[in-house]
Amino acid sequence: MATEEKKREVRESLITYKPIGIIHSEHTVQEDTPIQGIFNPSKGSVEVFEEYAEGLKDIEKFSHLILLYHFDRSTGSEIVRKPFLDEEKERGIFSIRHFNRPNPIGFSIVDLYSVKGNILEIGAVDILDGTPVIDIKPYVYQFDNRKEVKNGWVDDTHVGEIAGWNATPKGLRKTERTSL
Ligand SMILES: C[S@@+](CC[C@H](N)C(=O)[O-])C[C@H]1O[C@@H](n2cnc3c(N)ncnc32)[C@H](O)[C@@H]1O
Repeated sequence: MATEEKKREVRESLITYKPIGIIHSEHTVQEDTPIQGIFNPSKGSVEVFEEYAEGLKDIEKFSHLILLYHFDRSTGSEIVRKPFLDEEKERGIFSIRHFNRPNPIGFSIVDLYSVKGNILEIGAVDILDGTPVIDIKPYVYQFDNRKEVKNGWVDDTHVGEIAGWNATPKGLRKTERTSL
């Protein structure tokens, strides 16, 4: 068990990361960007900085990646707020995926189409152009897939019905594109 001293040390610490790459995407306006990549499939790429490119060895064999990135255009944080998909009730920030959070870390599972040198061509992008990438991990079915999932408040929304719609921070609208 961590001691009180260790707890204090952790609570007072500051953590700094250096981006390992940058996102290129068609999304330049925060409120027009899909709130999850699954809602309005769009393509983009990750440019991994040369000094980390060797770390991409063997990545081309994976179909999906987990991207961790910095919400660099987040504007402060609230500990309780209404999620985009349910305007009725406030939820704790750790029960929702809003970009304004205590540590503005984004997480997206994206499709991996190809690897050309230090460029990863990806799909299902809900990330703004120019976003700093903190880490890339392979999505592994054996590790990451769960059975009998409970989806909290999300199960009370129409999420299941709105694939083929574009859900953005502005609201929902039918998209012309239902696939890439
Ligand atoms: C609701 S978040 C969900 C992102 C991610 N899939 C997650 O679950 O953490 C998606 C929204 O984040 C916003 N966003 C994307 N990149 C951002 C960035 N670099 N800074 C601030 N907001 C960003 C866009 O408005 C997009 O609609």
